[in-house]
Amino acid sequence: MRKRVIAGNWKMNKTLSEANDFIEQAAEKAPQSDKSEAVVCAPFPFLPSLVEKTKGTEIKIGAQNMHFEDKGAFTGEVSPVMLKDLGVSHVVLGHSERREHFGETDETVNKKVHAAFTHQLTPIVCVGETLEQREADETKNHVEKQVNKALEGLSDQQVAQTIIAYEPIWAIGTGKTASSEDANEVCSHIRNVVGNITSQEVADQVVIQYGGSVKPGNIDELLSQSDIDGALVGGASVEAESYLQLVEAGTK
Ligand SMILES: O=C(CO)COP(=O)(O)O
Repeated sequence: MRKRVIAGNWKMNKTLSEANDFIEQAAEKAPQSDKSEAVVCAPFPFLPSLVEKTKGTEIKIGAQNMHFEDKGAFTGEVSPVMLKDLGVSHVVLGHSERREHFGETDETVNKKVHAAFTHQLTPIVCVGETLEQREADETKNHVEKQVNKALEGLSDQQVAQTIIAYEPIWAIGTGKTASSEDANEVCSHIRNVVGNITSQEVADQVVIQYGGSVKPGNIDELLSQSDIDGALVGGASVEAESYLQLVEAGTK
C-alpha cells in the first residue's frame, strides 16, 4: 500500500514571520496518519526555522531546488549537504518554473536526483507538458522522456523512493485542473514507464502526485483515482487553513 504525500510548494511567497505563523498553526493541527504524509516546501531562508518548529510533529520540510554539487564556486546556489545538515527531508527538483526561467534541463534534474539520494533527501521530481504538447497529443511521449532521463542510473531501491509529480504546465496557477481521469491516465502511464525501467514491484511502490490548481474542493476527486497518490500544491498551500484541509483529505 503506497503512502500518500501531500506537499505544499510555497514558491517565492511569504516573509519569515508569515512562514512561522503558518507552521505554528499547521504543526499544531496536522492530523497523525498512517495513510498520508504532509510536507511543506519553502524558500531557503525559512528552512532552519521551519525545521525547528516541526520537530516531533506530523509535518516534514522540503526545499524547492538545490545544486547537484556538494560545495564549491557556485555563487548563489544551495547544496544538498546544506539542506541535509539543516534537517530538510524533501527537495522539489525540475519544477517547470525552474525549467522555464532558470535553465533546468533533464540532465541537471538527473544529476540532482542522484545528489539527493547521496545525501538521503527524498526527491520530488516534476514532469509535465505544455498546452501545445497536449494539443499535439505529445503528452505521454514528453512525460515518458522526462521520467526516463530523471531516473537514469538510479538503483531500483532509489527509484522506489522517488516521488514523481505530474504537473501539466497549462494547469499550474491557472485555475484549470486536468480532469481527474486525464490526470490519472498520465500518472498511470508514468507508473508503466517506471515499470519498464525497473519492475512492476518497484512501479507499485512509487508515489505519483498530481499538481496544477489542486484545492480543497477538487482534491478528493483527484485522490480517488487509482494512480494518483498525492498532490503538489502551489496557491492553495500558502494559507494554513487551506493547506490543512488538503492534508486532511490525504488521510481519508
Ligand atoms: O506548481 C505547482 C506546484 O508545484 C502548482 O501550482 P498551483 O497549485 O498554484 O496551480
